[in-house]
Formats: sequence, structure tokens, C-alpha cells
Amino acid sequence: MDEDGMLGNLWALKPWIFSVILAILGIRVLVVLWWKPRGIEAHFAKQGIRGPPYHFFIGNVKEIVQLMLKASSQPMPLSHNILPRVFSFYHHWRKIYGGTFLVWFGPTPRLTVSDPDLIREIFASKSEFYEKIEANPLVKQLEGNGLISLKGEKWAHHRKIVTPTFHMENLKLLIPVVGKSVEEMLEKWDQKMMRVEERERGGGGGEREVEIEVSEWFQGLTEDVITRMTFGSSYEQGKAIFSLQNQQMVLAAEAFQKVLVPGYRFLPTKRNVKSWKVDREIRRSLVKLIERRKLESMAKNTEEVGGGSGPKDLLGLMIQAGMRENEKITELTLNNYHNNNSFNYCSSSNSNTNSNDHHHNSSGSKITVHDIVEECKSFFFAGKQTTSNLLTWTTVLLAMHPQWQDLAREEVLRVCGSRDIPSKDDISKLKMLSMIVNESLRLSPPAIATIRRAKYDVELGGCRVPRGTELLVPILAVHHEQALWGNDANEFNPLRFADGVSRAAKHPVAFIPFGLGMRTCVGQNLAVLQAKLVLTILLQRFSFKLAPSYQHAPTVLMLLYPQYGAPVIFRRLSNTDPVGPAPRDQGS
Ligand code: HEM
Repeated sequence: MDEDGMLGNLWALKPWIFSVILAILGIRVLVVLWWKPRGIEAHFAKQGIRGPPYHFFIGNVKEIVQLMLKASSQPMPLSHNILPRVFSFYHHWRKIYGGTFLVWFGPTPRLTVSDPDLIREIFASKSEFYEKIEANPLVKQLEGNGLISLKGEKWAHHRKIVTPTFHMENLKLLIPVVGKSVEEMLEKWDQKMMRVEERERGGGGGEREVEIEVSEWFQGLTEDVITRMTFGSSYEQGKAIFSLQNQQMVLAAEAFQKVLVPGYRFLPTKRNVKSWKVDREIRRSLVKLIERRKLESMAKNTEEVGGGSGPKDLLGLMIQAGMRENEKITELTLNNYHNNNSFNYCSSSNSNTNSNDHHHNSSGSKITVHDIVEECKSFFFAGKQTTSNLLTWTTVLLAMHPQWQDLAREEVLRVCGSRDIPSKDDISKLKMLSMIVNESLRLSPPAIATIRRAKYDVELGGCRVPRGTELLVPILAVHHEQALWGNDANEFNPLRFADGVSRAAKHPVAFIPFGLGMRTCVGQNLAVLQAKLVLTILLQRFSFKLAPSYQHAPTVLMLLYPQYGAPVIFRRLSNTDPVGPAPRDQGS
């Protein structure tokens, strides 16, 4: 057959080839989106684990969204039984299928695990069999490719570098700075209070009190603190960078509503173009700042990078680590130093690449400018809203339970007096306040759940779990479980922490607001210290109660937050104000 004839025959076969390719693709889609999920469902059912039935492609997402919308459609009574409202799908299906059930996020299976023995296995004793999952691309853009998401050697390297930031000795240096930020915030409240007073004097006068939407104010405060921890002496420049990061959060929240449009984040919509621009601006400013800090330290000919007398900051520690590593390389390869100096040059070359794959030296991963940029974003994301939510919920709890507020104030005034900013030693003596903060973290943990993925086929509590299955640990549910915490699990009772955290429940792993094991929260000392410091200063100067406009509506968007805000009325304590007696309790 001549060439033309062969081509002609192939041409005639074209529809067939096309049909075969389509059929193969169709089969693949069917396997991934139907047969495999059904197989996994059957695999778990044989072991007695059930759950809501899988639906093609979407899994249980439709039911989850419906349950969440229904639960958040109206406020709830002033009670701490928040699980049904906040974690509606878990609450709903647990009643039907028990604490361990299978739920489908699209074609991805998630096994809920609330048994503390199994949680310990996943996060501590057999953690090498499990890994973190990839965040949604929008979340990823915000959280950066830092400690929260890094894996393996690179994670260990970064964790070792940043850990000194959170040592108590270092955090101690932050206390006067945080104290000053709180005082500045309170001055603004005072001005607000005075304006209200002046208005009311016209109409007959009133008490020295003011209504404050605490969740907004606490966000400003925690942003200030995390900016200092991240940037140290470069606070002002850092503030401008984090203000851009805030814009990014707003843009991402808007984009979240469009996540169901495939590929939406790549479209040059007005929002996306703006977000890309802000992202470029953040990187540019950070790179400039890093280079300036490096030059400063070289000029001073010192290893200290900007720390001075203040606390060690993330930026300084990471630049220092990067410079040390470069020096090592210089010693090893003096001749081609300039070619190897990725610490200097990667800033512009890989600003949009995943640094996990780049710049490794023989001793493992090396700190690059890109890494520092990503860690700064991570700190901001992980440290700001979490701590402000802890502060918000603790203030709301104390406003709901004035008798506990009075007890906390008595202790604060006894230990710290009425005016001074407390020292680290003062704070460590505040036992009652510690119990209250723990009870707040138990009842309203800012991070309500966490997820891991099985790296291999594993056995968990006698159950065979196939590779790729995700394990959903519902922190909030574990914290409200009566079998672990007793019949008063849904009540505010800080005394349960009187003998320490490990004895508060029937199992030592029942209290996990900061996670567990190697990947436990690196910032927990900072968060707790900051919360106690702010609460101490508030208790010294104000009594507070829920505003009449407060609607109790805890809900979740990544973190636990008050759906309609948290308006609280603060009344200045005069020197003659009695500490008690307590007004009537507002909560259950
Ligand atoms: C009340 C406040 C906070 C809460 C409830 C909280 C909660 C958590 C939880 C539950 C985890 C573990 C996540 C998992 O295992 O999947 C975590 C990890 C982390 N947190 Fe926090 N956090 C708080 C404050 C902070 C602060 C102030 C920072 C400061 C930067 C911070 C930085 C981080 C980082 C970097 C990780 C990842 C650690 C790693 O994987 O090595 N967090 N946090």
C-alpha cells in the first residue's frame, strides 16, 4: 500500500481512535469517581464502619453544606453546647453512625476519629504513617509554604530555626511591648467612652461604660503582636506588609464563595488581578526588607540580625540561619561562592515556585529568601486570628459568667495590683486565670478540627485503613465528649483544670486545642501568654457584660468565630468599686 493509501486508512479510523480514547477516559473517570469510592465504602462496611452514602463526584458535600446552612441560619441560646451549630454534619451523622464514621468530601474519603487512643496513635506513637494534607489553593496562598504545610527534612530544619522565638525567656521580652499595645487600645476605648459620656451628659448623664465589638479590636491587637514577633525592629515596615496580607485575606474570603467554579482562581477577573498584584507587592516589600536587615547586620559585623534588646524575631533568626549556611558553603566552595549564593539571588528567580524542590545542599534544605517570605506569611496566618479568637471567646465566657470574672479579678488584683503591667512571674502565678483560659480553649477551641492522610495502608485501632484515606480529628467534639469530661461537659467549669491539664479529663489526650505530637502548635506559649496578659490588664481596669445586641452564634470559617460579632459592654472600675457581689449569671 502506498503512503497516501495508509494515511487515508488512518484518516478513516480517526473517529474510532477518538471513540477509544474517550472510552478509556470515561472508564478512568468511572473508576476514580465511582468504583473506587464504592470499593472503599464496602471495605469499611465489612469492618463495621459506615457513614452517609457516597454520591457520584460530589460525595456528601451537598448534605454538608445544607446541614451547615441550616445550623447557622439563626442564633442559639446562651449555652456552651455549640457542637450541633458549629460542627453540624459531625453531630448529625455521629448520632446515626457512631463516633467513627466515613464521610465523603467529593471522591475523597474521610474517616472521623474521636477516640483519644487512636488520636494519640495518629499524632504521636505512629505519626510516621500519616502526613498533613494539601490545603485548598486559596488557603495555601494565604498560609504560605511555611511550617504549617512543610514536610520532612525541610520542616524539621525550619522548626529548629524558629523555635527559639517561642522560648519563654524570649517571650518574656515581649511583655512590655504587648502591654504597651494593650494600653494604646484601652486609650482608644477611653476616648470612645468619653464621647459617649459627653453625648449622654446632654441627655442626663450615665455610667462610664462603652460597647466594644471585641473580636475586631482583638484582631488589631494580635496583629500588632505577631508583627513584632515576625519583624522585630522592622516593625513599621512589617506592619505595612501585613496590612497587604489582610487585603489578601479579604480577597480570598470573596473567592471562597466561588470555589465551585472550576479554575476560577486562574481567570483574570478583577478580584484575581488585584490579588496577584497584592501578592507581588508583598513579596517585593519582604525581599527589600530582608536585604536591608542583612546589610545592617553585615555593617555592624555581628550575627545579631536586628534583635537588639528586644525579643528574637522570626525574620532575624531566619536571616541569621541563611547567612550561617552561606558561610558554611563559602568555606566548602570558596571558588564558586557567587554562583552558590542562593540566599541572595533566589528572591527574584523563584518567587512563584515551590521552594520544596529547590536549593538543597548536601546537609539538607537551605534557607532562601523565598523560604523567609513564606514563613512570614505562615506566622501571620497561624498566629493572628487564632489568638484573637481565643481572647474573644474567653471575654465572652467571662461576660456570661460574672462570678468567674470576679474570681479572676480578685486573683489578678491580689497578684499584680491594680495598675502595673504584670511581669512574667506575676502571670505564672495566676492559677485561676490559667484554668479559665484552658476551659475556654476546651469549650471553644479556635481550631475545631485537624486532618491527616494515611501515607500507606495502615492499621488503626484494629481497623484496616487504605492508603490515601484522610482522618478527620474533630477537636471540638473530643472537648465536649461526656464520656471523657463527665456530665457537665457542656458547662463552664474551670475548676476541672485545678490539678493540671493532664488530669482534667478521663484521658490525657482529651484536651488538644494546640494539636499533639511533633506537629503541635509552635506558637502556643505566645498565644497563652498574650491571652493571659491582655485579660489581666482588662480585668484590672474594667468589669464587663454581654451587650444587649449580642447574639450567641459561634460558627466556623476555617476557625471558630462569632457569626454576628461579639459586642461587650465595658465599665471602668473606679478605685472604690467593689469586686463583688456577682450579678446574675448570663450563661448556662
Ligand atoms: C489560641 C491560639 C492558637 C491555636 C488554638 C492554635 C492551634 C494550632 C493547632 C491545632 C495546630 C496543629 C495543626 C495540625 O496538627 O494540623 C497548630 C500548628 C501551628 N501553629 Fe498554632 N495555634 C494558635 C496560635 C499560634 C500562634 C500565635 C502562632 C505563631 C506564629 C502559631 C503558629 C503555628 C504553626 C507555625 C503551626 C505549625 C507547626 C508545625 O507543623 O510544625 N499558632 N496551631
